[in-house]
Amino acid sequence: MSAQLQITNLQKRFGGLVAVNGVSFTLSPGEVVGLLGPNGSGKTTVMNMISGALPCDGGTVQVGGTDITRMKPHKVAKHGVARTFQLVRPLPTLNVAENVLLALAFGKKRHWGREARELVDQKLEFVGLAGRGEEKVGNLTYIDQKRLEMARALASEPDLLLLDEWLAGLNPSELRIGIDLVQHLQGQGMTVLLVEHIMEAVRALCSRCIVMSAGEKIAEGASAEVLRDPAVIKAYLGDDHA
Ligand SMILES: Nc1ncnc2c1ncn2[C@@H]1O[C@H](COP(=O)(O)OP(=O)(O)OP(=O)(O)O)[C@@H](O)[C@H]1O
Repeated sequence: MSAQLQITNLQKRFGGLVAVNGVSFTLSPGEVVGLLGPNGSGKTTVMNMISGALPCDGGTVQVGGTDITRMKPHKVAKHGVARTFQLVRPLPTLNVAENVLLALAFGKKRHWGREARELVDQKLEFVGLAGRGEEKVGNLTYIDQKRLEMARALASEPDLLLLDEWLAGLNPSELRIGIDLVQHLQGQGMTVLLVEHIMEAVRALCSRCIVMSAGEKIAEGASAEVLRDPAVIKAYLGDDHA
């Protein structure tokens, strides 16, 4: 079976700064993999290049065997890639259901009328917002905004989900709910690339991790091993802790 995601030798420069330097990795279908690294190591830039939000300066991105390297975000979405953002960004003038409905339009298939509304209800139910479609997004609590962000990502019926610090800012009980939701997706066979700083979540969700530092991949492997790798500890905490 071909890889769900294969990135090869990705490069990105911002002026004189090399933000991503020759990063390569592969995700098999159904894997939940952590993309870790200290602040500014290039994780979001990698996510942005996969989703088409930023053009690559070099390298390739393949999804399910198709080269999507130079595609715009709406085309990338049609190839089954969805993402959540570090800062949740629902459209404030639309209600909860309308926000999800809009996201449906970016998916692989077109859905209309009743079918579309049923799909919206399905996604809202999955994330724990059943019956809340008519609410204003401005009235949602933080965890509910996160749920909506997830419902919007799932509305395009992706095969690959990019979660960029989706769990950040949740309190311990909300974090448990968030982890359960991702595990539920995992149970359905979703492939997930998870940028995350919360190690409890990484340990609970990721069988495998990739670690970046200063734009380069410095470690990759089983989560438990990677998280005790001295090079990884040094990248996060500095020389004294390695
Ligand atoms: N649009 C941009 N223009 C200029 N520099 C940028 C831009 N986006 C990111 N950078 C720089 O590229 C480097 C990598 O940033 P990136 O956001 O990818 O890191 P990150 O690992 O996701 O960090 P964090 O964990 O803080 O989100 C940083 O030095 C950042 O300041």
